[in-house]
Amino acid sequence: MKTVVKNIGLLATARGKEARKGREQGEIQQIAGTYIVIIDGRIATVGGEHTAPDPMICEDATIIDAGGALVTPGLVDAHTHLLFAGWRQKELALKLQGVSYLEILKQGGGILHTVNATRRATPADLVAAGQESLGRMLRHGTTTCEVKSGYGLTVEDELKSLAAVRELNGLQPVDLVATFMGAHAIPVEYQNRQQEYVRLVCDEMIPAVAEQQLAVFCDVFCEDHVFNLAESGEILACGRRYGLLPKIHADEITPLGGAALAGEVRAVSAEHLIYADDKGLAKMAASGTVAVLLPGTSFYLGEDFARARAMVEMGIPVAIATDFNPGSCPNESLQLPMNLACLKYRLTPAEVLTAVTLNGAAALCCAHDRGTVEEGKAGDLVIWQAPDLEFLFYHWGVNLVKTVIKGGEPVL
Ligand SMILES: N=CN[C@@H](CCC(=O)O)C(=O)O
Ligand SMILES: [Zn+2]
Repeated sequence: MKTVVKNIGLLATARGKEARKGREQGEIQQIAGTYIVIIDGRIATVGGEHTAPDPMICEDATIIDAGGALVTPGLVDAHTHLLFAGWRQKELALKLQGVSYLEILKQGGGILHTVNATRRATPADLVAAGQESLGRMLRHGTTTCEVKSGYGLTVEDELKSLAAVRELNGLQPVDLVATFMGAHAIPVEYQNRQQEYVRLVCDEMIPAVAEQQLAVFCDVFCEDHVFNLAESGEILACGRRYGLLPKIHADEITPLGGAALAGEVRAVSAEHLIYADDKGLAKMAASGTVAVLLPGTSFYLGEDFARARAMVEMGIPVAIATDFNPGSCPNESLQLPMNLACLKYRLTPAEVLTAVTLNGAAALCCAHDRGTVEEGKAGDLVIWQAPDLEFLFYHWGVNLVKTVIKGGEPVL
């Protein structure tokens, strides 16, 4: 199958097969007036400046006219908790009264509310809910996304959730990468028996997830009143022994030293990092760990914003993701986090583009395959209602996606 996207006003893309860091994070390619040929789902040709495709190439092809608009790679959302039942709109009132996120969790609400509903949900319920969210993501330009488990917290319910992710992957266009996150909270039945829960995660959940090949990564919520540094390290080491690569929710609310741990265990990525200190960040820079920053969560929880500029200067590859989940960031669109990354983190539009494409893909270990518009990569594109890259960061709060192309096929 052949697709030709012609009449592209401006193509903006990072380049390469690995995460871009430091100055290189902001070095993107911009080609004015070009076209792209996609054959069997892969990018076959990227035209030069002010060129049109040869009429011969267009024979037998599906032609998509970009109408002079901006085209970028499809967005890669490297951090979501999209598989759940149990929205938490009832907690809005508590939030407005000033009750904190961790306080709500300590009272048995928060993540634990969603755990109750997810345990009661059937696999079909979870798939249907996931499909709705993924439809919203696709309409906002996301073509690949990570999905964490972590609202089951029993062997059976974690496996049920990850099996639903596998099913969802075949049911709709967005490519899904699964992360096992049994260490997302201490379930009520294990309160005051935290070590026993860690044993359940390590001795039963991780081996079962690995055996059924249900996840690529293992993540842990390293936080006060959740999993401490030693427990987080133990869980990540166990995951690695079973072939699950480490990710870590680090220094989000409390500066516990999660960033340093990420560097020590050579985590693929560390997430949030709002209170990460320089020592921890230096360890991440040395280990090549991607910082997955979640400005939508800072915005929604009224937290500080992570020190993204400092991270770029320190040579840490920065990715930006939604953190879509029913509690701390109920929003599927990457466009608001992109705006926040520019306006609050002070990253340039080019740095943010790299963060939501190539570096997002690197956080999912698939930068060799997607995240840029280059020959051989996946034919995943977004055509925007925008004439140039700056426009995406200037005209905010509305959906600027015109068309999404997934594996060469227009899916929107
Ligand atoms: N911080 C922990 N986990 C999620 C929130 C999940 C929830 O509140 O349901 C996060 O990344 O923000
Ligand atoms: Zn998260």
